[in-house]
Amino acid sequence: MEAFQLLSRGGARFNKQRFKSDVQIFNKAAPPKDVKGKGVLTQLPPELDFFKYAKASSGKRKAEDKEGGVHAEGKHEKVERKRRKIEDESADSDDNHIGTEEEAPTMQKHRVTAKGSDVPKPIASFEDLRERYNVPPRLLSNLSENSYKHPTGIQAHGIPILLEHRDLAAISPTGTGKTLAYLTPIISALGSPISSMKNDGGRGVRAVILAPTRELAHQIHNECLKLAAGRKWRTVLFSKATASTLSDKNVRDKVDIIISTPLRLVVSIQEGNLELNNVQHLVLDEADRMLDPEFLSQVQEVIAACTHPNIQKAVFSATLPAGSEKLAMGVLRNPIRIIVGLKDTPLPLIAQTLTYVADDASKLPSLLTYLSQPYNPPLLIFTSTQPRTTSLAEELIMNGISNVDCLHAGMTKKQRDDAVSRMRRGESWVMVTTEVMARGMDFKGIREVINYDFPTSVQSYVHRIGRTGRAGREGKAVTYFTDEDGPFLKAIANVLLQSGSSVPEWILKLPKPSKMKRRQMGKVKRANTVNAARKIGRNDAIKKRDMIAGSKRRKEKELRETDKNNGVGEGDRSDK
Ligand SMILES: Nc1ncnc2c1ncn2[C@@H]1O[C@H](COP(=O)(O)OP(=O)(O)OP(=O)(O)O)[C@@H](O)[C@H]1O
Repeated sequence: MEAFQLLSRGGARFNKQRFKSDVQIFNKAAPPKDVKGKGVLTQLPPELDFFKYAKASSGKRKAEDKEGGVHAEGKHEKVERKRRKIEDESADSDDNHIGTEEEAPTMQKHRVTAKGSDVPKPIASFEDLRERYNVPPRLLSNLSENSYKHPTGIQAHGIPILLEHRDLAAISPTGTGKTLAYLTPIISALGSPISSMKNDGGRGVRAVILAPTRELAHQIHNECLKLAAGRKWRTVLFSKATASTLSDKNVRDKVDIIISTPLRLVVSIQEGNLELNNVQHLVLDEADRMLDPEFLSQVQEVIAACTHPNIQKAVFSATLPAGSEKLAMGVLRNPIRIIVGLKDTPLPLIAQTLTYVADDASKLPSLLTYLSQPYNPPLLIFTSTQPRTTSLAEELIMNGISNVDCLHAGMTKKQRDDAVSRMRRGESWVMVTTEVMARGMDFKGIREVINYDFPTSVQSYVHRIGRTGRAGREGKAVTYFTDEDGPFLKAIANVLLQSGSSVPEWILKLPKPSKMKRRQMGKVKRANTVNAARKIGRNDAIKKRDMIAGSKRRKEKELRETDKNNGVGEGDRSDK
């Protein structure tokens, strides 16, 4: 079988004329060479290797090296040079950059870069929190009861920073426990529920967490409830219903923590139904998304409403492109920036592949072929639009795939909640969705992500595939690309390379997309239905239905007119 047929899993056509030079590379007698990123964590001690960096970067890769499917020496060095360059950029030459000899080994163990003045030492265990910061025993036991035994990298570094009431920009790969990294210090710092305080703690909500989607806000709220168990904390997931309850000032003065999407909060602030002047902790989760143009003005309005002089602000994300970082740094006061791993780079736990599918019409047959073989449910499939999500889910069901579900922002709240619940209960094996599920959602068991439609940016790619390979588990991510996606392929291929996945040589030879071009990524015009043939059938069916309905209406009209002419009343008609 030809290499390109193999690559496209048999469901694709390939324009051999257009990619003549690439075809030649594949048709050589020797097997195609892969290029791999070099593992840089081989020195990580196993006891600290919570997220199995060392396994992915040394063991697995060494085995592959032995099999001989690896890089040419020159490429290898090039990748390493690129990686070092990115690390240098992360740890730039600012005077505040910490890297003292005393701290360096710990930093290296966790692959963490910290920048800022007087960076607190990381904790080695959650027990350290009791000794160093007098964190309430109840909170520590809640951590332990939920099987959070050892802090992850971002928790080890981030929690002390927040407990010392410093502003923080935290960048850590998907699924590495950022939620706990901000919830633990917030609950600790609040001390006691406001309802149990004699002076009401200054009155009014003291912590606000903003997230871009309702689903994510809901998930954060659930995590918060776990840590808050055993005390009468009032943590509110802000919604239309809760906003209405909180319009009573006596009720909202007794709230400790609000978790919300920005717009909901802004509406209540504007209506005079919510004050944030007592907020001392403000967290932007998925910060780069929160600071992008869609949310920026709402987030700025929330920040402006948080007028407490002693407010602590923190931003968290797995990705923080330069533009968002600049905005974030403008909002934070004397911040510390922590980067775990490499910026915009997934964990090596996720095995990533790029699959050529020629054109949009070839994707469905490719996917069906794939799903006809044994696969590992549950899997998550990303499309670019709501109609395509619905259409693909329908196609999969009609083709006999079991337990297919779909979720997008056009569905009602109840439909969305139900879909998330089915996923959590393990009832959905295949979930088709849009970008709405790309960020933050933590379904522990997701084994595989398929990018049916190409992602719209490197960040979108990193977050989408980050729904798998969470909390130390391994995952798999497959990205379909068509001829139209070709110009953007190199940008995604670089992410694969950076995180240690294989990339065929011919992709690496593609030109790097310009900045202008990158903005067009994933914005390819695609049909609303994923199966054009079905569309024809459906259009015919709709026409037929309309014709039948039309002729029925005409017949009824004729009947009414005859009755009228004959002087028959509506109730007298026997054929009614
Ligand atoms: N210390 C810990 N020990 C064990 N499991 C943990 C620990 N911290 C977090 N987890 C688990 O890791 C998973 C991922 O955590 P979380 O959702 O906070 O990741 P994240 O870094 O915010 O990811 P994303 O960038 O996708 O939002 C969750 O299932 C969580 O319960």
